Amino acid sequence: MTGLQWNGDELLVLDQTLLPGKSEWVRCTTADAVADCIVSMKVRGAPAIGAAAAFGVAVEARRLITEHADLKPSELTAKLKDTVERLGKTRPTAVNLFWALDRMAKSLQECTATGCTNAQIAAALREIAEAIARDDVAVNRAIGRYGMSLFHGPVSLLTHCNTGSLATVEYGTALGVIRALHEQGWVKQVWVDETRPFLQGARLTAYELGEEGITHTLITDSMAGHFMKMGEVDAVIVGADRIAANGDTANKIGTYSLAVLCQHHGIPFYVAAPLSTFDLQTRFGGDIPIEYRNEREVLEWMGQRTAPEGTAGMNPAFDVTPAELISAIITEQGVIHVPDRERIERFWAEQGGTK
Ligand SMILES: CSC[C@@H](O)[C@@H](O)C(=O)COP(=O)(O)O
Repeated sequence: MTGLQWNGDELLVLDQTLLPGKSEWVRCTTADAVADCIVSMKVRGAPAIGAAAAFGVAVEARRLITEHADLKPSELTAKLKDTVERLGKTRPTAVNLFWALDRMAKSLQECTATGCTNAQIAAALREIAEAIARDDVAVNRAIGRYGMSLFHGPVSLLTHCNTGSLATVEYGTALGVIRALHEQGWVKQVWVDETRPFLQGARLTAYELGEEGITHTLITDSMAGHFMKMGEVDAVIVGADRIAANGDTANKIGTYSLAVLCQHHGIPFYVAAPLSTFDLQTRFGGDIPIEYRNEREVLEWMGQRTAPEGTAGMNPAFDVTPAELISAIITEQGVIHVPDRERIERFWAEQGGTK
């Protein structure tokens, strides 16, 4: 399963707002179309947003060259830098978006330095976008393998939001670990938080697990503590949108409450994320920009108001879990146990550099 399809010229985005009821693909041949898909959450999930944005720059290069045959390479590059900036304004929290766009911007710089033709600029951008998408699949499978090493037999897991094939290019991060455990026959049960208010758990994770034949049960977010107390949850595993240098982790709203519940019940709390989700420039979680979405997502249900007229709503889309509540961060290069600033620095140094 995937929510992104690339055919060399255009990006097809599976409209995740319509799932699981309808499978409709949106054809994107401009950066504006891709930006709209990201803002409206037709594509969502940190790695998927990054890959989609990279393809957004690639399709825009093609469009500009096709529609403006007389464009000089310097003019094309200037327009594409604006495109990178525009795509960077779609969603603020997931750092994978900026990581992918930085790679596209660097390619534009290199093209300027080496005097590329328009065709060479477009080809370079396309190749990087394709590499980002290709690498994401390999990275997720590696996360799955490292995640497996934390378990020694059949387990019941609880997960939040959607971190699967739809949130990545394929396979998933936290859901990738669950997939790997399932391949080993080690998943007894997956408790799926519905993930208010956008219902990524109910609509997308339940759908993906169903497609894979993985035993799962949907619960409301507020039921998590109850099932932990009943001894029904062996571990919680979630994804991440941005991990600060000290290990504080931004992820879907509700993640922090789960981590607090895990600490109270002595249940391991795992974060699964690629290295592209680390933001070593951001020192603490408090400095991570949190997206606030329209209050209507909280005040309404399927377009119908549920709260009385005049009631105000707040809709932070993410919260930050302090590193001290995280048992381990699972990456494609290994597991960082009990993450803190020193352990994360050491881990990065072992990978041969900083980000
Ligand atoms: C592998 S996806 C990791 C995170 O991006 C995921 O947990 C999440 O919070 C997604 O939020 P969303 O608002 O649906 O983009």
